[in-house]
Amino acid sequence: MSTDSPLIIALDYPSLDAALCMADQLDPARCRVKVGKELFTRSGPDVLEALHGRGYEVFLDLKFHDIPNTVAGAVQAAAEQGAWMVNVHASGGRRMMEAARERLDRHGLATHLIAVTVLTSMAAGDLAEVGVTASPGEQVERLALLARDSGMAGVVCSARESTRLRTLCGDDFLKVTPGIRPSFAAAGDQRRIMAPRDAMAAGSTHLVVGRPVTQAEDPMAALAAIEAELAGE
Ligand SMILES: O=C(O)c1cc(=O)[nH]c(=O)n1[C@@H]1O[C@H](COP(=O)(O)O)[C@@H](O)[C@H]1O
Repeated sequence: MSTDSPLIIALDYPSLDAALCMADQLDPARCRVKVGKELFTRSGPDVLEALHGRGYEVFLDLKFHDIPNTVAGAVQAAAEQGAWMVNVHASGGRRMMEAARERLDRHGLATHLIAVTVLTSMAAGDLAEVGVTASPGEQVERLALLARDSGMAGVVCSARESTRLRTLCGDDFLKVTPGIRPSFAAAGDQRRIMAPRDAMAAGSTHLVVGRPVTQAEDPMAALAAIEAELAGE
């Protein structure tokens, strides 16, 4: 099933059962879902099959970062398992991203291939500690332009950078933004956050939301509350 909702719910769970329990409370007509490192490491590809069977489009968020040949193979494997979207780290460099792009094209695989710029949990001090003296905004711009030139369909970034990236890379370049916090939710470990409606106004094309929905007492009510915020209600 395909949806025109920008919402991607992060199924950050330690077991297949827990993830499917949440998926069964949500609706594939109203959101997509994201499978990340913890869940995939525990469940393997079974989780993709189970979610596809329930009608969900799945963003496989494994943030590949390795030598070009290894990443190309991993991206191909994700696409062949039917992932709607898959990501790599832009800091893996041009040749790594181009190898992944070329592999999908060669096999006629239509999965959206995007690149992570600067994680939304990182602020300027965190970047400085790993030797990046640019501000988060500058580093995101640099990596987004590199990602675009290397054939990526878009990037993962904070919504705070979406407006600038829309100007630099255009409307069609996907801006998938985690660190989304509706009015009712706590920031937690996220640093560069934004509310759903503000994020869309800023130019985000997709909003990744985890705990504000998955830790809610009534996840579907939380999803509906986010939809209402998006509609300006
Ligand atoms: O690639 C991601 O999805 C991602 C990138 C990033 O920079 N920041 C980030 O939070 N994420 C993911 O987005 C989700 C955010 O979850 P919540 O903070 O619970 O809403 C988690 O699954 C993170 O792994």
